[in-house]
Amino acid sequence: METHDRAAAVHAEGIVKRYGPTVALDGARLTVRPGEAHALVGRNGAGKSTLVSVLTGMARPDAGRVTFGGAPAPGWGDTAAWQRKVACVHQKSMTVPELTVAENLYLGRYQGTRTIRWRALHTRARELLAEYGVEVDTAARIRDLGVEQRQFVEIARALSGGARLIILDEPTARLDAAGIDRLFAKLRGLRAQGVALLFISHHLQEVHELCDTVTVFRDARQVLTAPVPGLAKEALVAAMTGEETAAVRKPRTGARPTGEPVLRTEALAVDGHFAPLDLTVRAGEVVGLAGATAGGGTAIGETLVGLRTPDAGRIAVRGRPVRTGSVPHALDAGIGYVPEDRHREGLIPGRSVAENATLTVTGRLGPMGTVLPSRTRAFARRMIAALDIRTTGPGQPVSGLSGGNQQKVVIARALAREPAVLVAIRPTNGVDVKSKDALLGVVREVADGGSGAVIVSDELDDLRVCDRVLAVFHGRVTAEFPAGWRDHELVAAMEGVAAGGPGPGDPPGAGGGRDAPTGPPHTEGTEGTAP
Ligand SMILES: Nc1ncnc2c1ncn2[C@@H]1O[C@H](COP(=O)(O)OP(=O)(O)OP(=O)(O)O)[C@@H](O)[C@H]1O
Repeated sequence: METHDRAAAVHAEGIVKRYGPTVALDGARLTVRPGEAHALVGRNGAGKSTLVSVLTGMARPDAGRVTFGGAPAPGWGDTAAWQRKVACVHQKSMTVPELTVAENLYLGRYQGTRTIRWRALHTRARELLAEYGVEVDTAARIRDLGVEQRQFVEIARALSGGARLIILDEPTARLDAAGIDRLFAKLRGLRAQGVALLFISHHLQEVHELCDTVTVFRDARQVLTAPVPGLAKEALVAAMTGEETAAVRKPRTGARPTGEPVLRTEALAVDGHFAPLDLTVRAGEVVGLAGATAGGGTAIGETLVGLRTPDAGRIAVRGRPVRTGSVPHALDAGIGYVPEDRHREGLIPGRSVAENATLTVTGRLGPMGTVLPSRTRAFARRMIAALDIRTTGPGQPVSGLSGGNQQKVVIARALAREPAVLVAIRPTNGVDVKSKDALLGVVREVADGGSGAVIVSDELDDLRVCDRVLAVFHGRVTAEFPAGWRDHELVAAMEGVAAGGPGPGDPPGAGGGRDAPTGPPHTEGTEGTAP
């Protein structure tokens, strides 16, 4: 029915894909043109990743047609042919971590019995990377590279294989602001050469920055394709949710909670990661640690939950010392943990939503250490409703859930123990805009119920639920912002530009308009860092 699909880098129509009773795609369609940066957005479970699997030959659709440049897609199973058409940069890397950059670049291209000439291989790899402006040591193992470099290697590998369409599935999820800028600069350059991009993201801001066209999927179907310029965020969210008005979470502005301290650190430090930190989180309080992943906030969060052993300092929960460097002790002491990376630390794929949500509470749900399935399921049902988890029910294996919905199960699990303090590292990573709101609302409720919470993130939306935000830069708390901060002030502090936020006595937004405040760092009481 498309008259101009010959011009399309990729065209898909009538795509149907079922997983058992779940209809992941139901007559889906999409067209991406050469040189276009096309965003694909939608709520968790809308079918985005499934479409990516179909467009890359990883999943066989039950019905529908895919063409590249007007020609039918390669046959099912002809992996090499698919790779010449399309490449995908996944959130989870497709490169082999144990192999070097050069080996990964030519992976799969040396078949048969030909011997490999290593010196030539490295020379070719270096030339290839240089062609795409990627500065990476070809002898380095992939596992030793950062996310950003790994993605660039993947992109270079794809393009060198002849692909003219690159699919980026949440590529920015693990990059910091500077890394995102560099990735986008590279992608703009590729577009200018006529490469087509399909960009999947839950960050509508990024869609506006990078893309000229956006397609919205809802409930397994395409519901809107429109030019990005001039498209209001509200209209986009309305298309994603199918609701006219999207409720927007109001930033905190109220007085700072004054409950008993639930978490206290004294001179807590990890050499090379963060300087001695005195932190107090009170009952009813949500404290944000804002900054780039490498800035120290993540390391602080990981130390609080026992993943890292501090070189100095103490942690106490409700006045009782916690043995540091031990996850089980942290859990037992009442520190709940929402990890950043659900793939590595989160879930047991074959187990059900209910089992995963209650993995750490097996002693609590029934008498004598038994787990009563009825209670497990009741808790899971509550969480499915509260966090808006899209699933066929508590008994569904988590492997059948979309990425964002899996992340919600990770959060449910942390809440199952009713922690005294919840430590969440980038908790809304991969979660759609509406679910983000529900999820942060739950964190808020946990605090309002008398617990405390620490959110480590560089996402402003995550930090808006906080009663106060500490900017962490190069391992130090450089500024403290009470609720009511302005975006640009916090962003500047996270990037190490600003030295201080508005003091607690200042009206919200005080200091707004200053590009780089030069006042001394504001730290309160014992809070902050020692050298
Ligand atoms: N391997 C699978 N087995 C069973 N169901 C699946 C499988 N993969 C996906 N689904 C289901 O298909 C639907 C679409 O999932 P998909 O992963 O495509 O969503 P998505 O839009 O990419 O979501 P997210 O934003 O959370 O990544 C979901 O209901 C999901 O539960």
